Amino acid sequence: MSTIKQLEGWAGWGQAMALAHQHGQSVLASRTLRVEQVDPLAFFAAGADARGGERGVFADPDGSLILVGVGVCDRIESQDRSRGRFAEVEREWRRRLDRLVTEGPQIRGTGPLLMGGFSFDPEQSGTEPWNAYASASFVLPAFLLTVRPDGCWLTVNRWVSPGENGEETAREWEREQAELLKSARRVRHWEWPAEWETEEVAPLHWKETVRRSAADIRQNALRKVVLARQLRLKASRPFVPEPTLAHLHREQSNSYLFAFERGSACFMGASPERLVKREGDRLYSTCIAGTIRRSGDQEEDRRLGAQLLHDPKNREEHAVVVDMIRAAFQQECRTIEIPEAPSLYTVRNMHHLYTPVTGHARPGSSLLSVVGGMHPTPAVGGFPQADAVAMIREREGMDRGWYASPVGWIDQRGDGEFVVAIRSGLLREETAILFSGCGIVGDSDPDSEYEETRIKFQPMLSALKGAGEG
Ligand SMILES: C=C(O[C@@H]1C=C(C(=O)O)C=C[C@H]1O)C(=O)O
Ligand SMILES: [Mg+2]
Repeated sequence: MSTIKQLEGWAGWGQAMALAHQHGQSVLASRTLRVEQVDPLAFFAAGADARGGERGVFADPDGSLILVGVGVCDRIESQDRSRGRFAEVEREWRRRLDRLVTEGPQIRGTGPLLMGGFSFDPEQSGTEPWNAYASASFVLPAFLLTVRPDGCWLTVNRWVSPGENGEETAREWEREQAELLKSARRVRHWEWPAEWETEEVAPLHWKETVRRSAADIRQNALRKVVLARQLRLKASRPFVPEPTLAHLHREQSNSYLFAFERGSACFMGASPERLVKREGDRLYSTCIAGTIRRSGDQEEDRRLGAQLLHDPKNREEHAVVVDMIRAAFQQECRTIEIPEAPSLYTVRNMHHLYTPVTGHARPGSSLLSVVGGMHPTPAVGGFPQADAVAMIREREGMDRGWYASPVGWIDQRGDGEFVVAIRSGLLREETAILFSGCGIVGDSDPDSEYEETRIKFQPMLSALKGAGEG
């Protein structure tokens, strides 16, 4: 099949249709236009009216980029139970891009791009309650809203087949686009679930598992393992993604915001942890591991931060992550930069230890292969990786699904960003399941680790409550 890359610069749907006809095959048409300021979460809400079911949200902590995808132009899914899933997504994406025609400005975060993610453990994925979340699942949205400090863009993606009645489809598409933008200006009110029952899943058993795993680490069975637990909420009314997301976005300002809807389920969260970002040949990662609570008292809060910076147990949790990410970057990069000691990364409910890692990618390295090579880092898995994953599988007694997995976006140039999906939960009608974990090392104390996971549930819990709003 011939590629039609040379046809970039196409103008208008009519011409895309002529091309499809001329080549006797469908072409992927992508058109980006600048639009007036639109509130991204209102656009997400508007998307439910016409094209709910597979919406996606990804926002940077610093407000430099917000992506909201609505509707499905195409999807790439894999049930592969190995590392092959990263390459499979990449291959399928390239295959589609071979048939791409674009119109509009070339601005980062606009144009045809995939939004989605992977499950934590491909050998476990797909069991209840994660049936709607494949081992790899990406959507090329029908409509993509891009909000940046310098403006707002709408990208419309669609496959155009030869012999289609061009004018008619084009008119329909324009109408749908206009309705979506109009509906995003409507003011909406949400019914929050007033109350719910909380089931804390097997806390005593979890603490016992932490104790046993720390003992194994002291015996040198491995260096670190991250153990997670769940909180299950059951309400009398459905949980609503829209206000929960808005709350997270407002309150968790130092975190990435993400949401991936699959049918009546929506997996979302606010994570401080970038896995890897690619921009041209630059790669960026962050090591975030090591945690302490915050205090309302400024002096005390500063003291806690300083205590964390010098705490040997937390420094060990952190060092394992830095060692692994440094090694991964040495594989992928010509040059790397990494500070000698961690600094503090402070989010609303806790302080973390933080080390940024940057580098220049070697030719031939790709964002998805880097993601595949790094996941799971010792921030969410452990070290050595295979031993830690086996221990998690054996001892955690749950399917993590997409919790702690790589989620994000990738564009036609191979630029994009993936974050680690922690501080997250799966909302499905009247049920919400929240996840939180922590790094276990030799001198981990079960009660303090338990308390640490309790704090890590707070961002999602208060967002679900909509604390502070009606
Ligand atoms: C696993 C999670 O967080 C990870 C564990 C941390 C820790 O144990 O100190 C800190 C940040 C993340 O690396 C989570 O929030 O669920
Ligand atoms: Mg910890």
